Amino acid sequence: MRRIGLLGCGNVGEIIARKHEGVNIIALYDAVYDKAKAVQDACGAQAYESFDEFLAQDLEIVVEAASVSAVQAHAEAILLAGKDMIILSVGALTDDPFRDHLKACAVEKGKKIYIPSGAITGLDNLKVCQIAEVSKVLLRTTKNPRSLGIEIDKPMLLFKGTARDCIRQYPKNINVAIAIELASEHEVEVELWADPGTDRNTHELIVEGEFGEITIKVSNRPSPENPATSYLAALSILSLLRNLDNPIQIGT
Ligand SMILES: NC(=O)C1=CN([C@@H]2O[C@H](COP(=O)(O)OP(=O)(O)OC[C@H]3O[C@@H](n4cnc5c(N)ncnc54)[C@H](OP(=O)(O)O)[C@@H]3O)[C@@H](O)[C@H]2O)C=CC1
Ligand SMILES: O=C([O-])CC(=O)C(=O)O
Repeated sequence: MRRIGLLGCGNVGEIIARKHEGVNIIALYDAVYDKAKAVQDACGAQAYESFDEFLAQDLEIVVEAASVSAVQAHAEAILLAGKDMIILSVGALTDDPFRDHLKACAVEKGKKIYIPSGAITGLDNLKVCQIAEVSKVLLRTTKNPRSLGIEIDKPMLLFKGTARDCIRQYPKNINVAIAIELASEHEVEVELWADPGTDRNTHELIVEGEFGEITIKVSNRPSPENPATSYLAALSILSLLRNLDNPIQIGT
């Protein structure tokens, strides 16, 4: 079984630790040691107080479910240590030189960087946008204000602009837009709405191109422990881990 380390033991990390199957989680690291310890108690993997000690373990894959800044701080070292990496805080990869550098590190060590579909669906076939003519890629995201850390009493458009600008302002809420940008290799327009009347994290994706029009709407249940993060995001990592060694690869 693949040996996994979890970087980030908050909401998603804890769900992965509790629900994983077909892989062996052996090491845990979180900026808050007590969170890693709590997950240790739940799944039996070893929690480490030092990142270097965590990385020194015999891991094949590090699953990042921490933050954009955690990817910026640790991804290079993880890849150069010869581990594959699953990156959920994909907003870190908006920085082109940083992404190119991580790619070069992965190539040098013969390793892979996996970007899970996270809180959306349809990412697989969006890769056709890399080869097709595309006139529009729009993501309209709506969350309850509490997911965005604000209080308002009526729906409000918080942001309209590029995915790259949006992730800078909302690094915990719009990683999906960057996953769409990386899959499509096309600039993504984002509208981010706060709506006190919704209990879902909704992502509406509208794509127009030579193939026709795509509309995808995902109405996600927020995670109980972190309403900013859709529960689907944790499931997407669990299913990625489950299918890693499947010789039949489904989806583009
Ligand atoms: N791609 C996608 O579709 C999605 C991506 N995400 C992203 O996934 C990540 C995990 O989400 P979730 O589990 O809900 O978040 P949580 O905040 O619940 O958990 C993240 C944990 O990682 C810790 N952490 C943050 N930075 C570091 C670091 N530099 N080193 C070690 N640990 C660190 C946090 O500590 P502390 O609390 O002290 O910050 C926290 O304990 C987030 O970045 C989120 O934005 C979420 C949903 C969808
Ligand atoms: O979980 C979600 O719905 C989206 C999210 O937080 C992100 O993309 O960062």
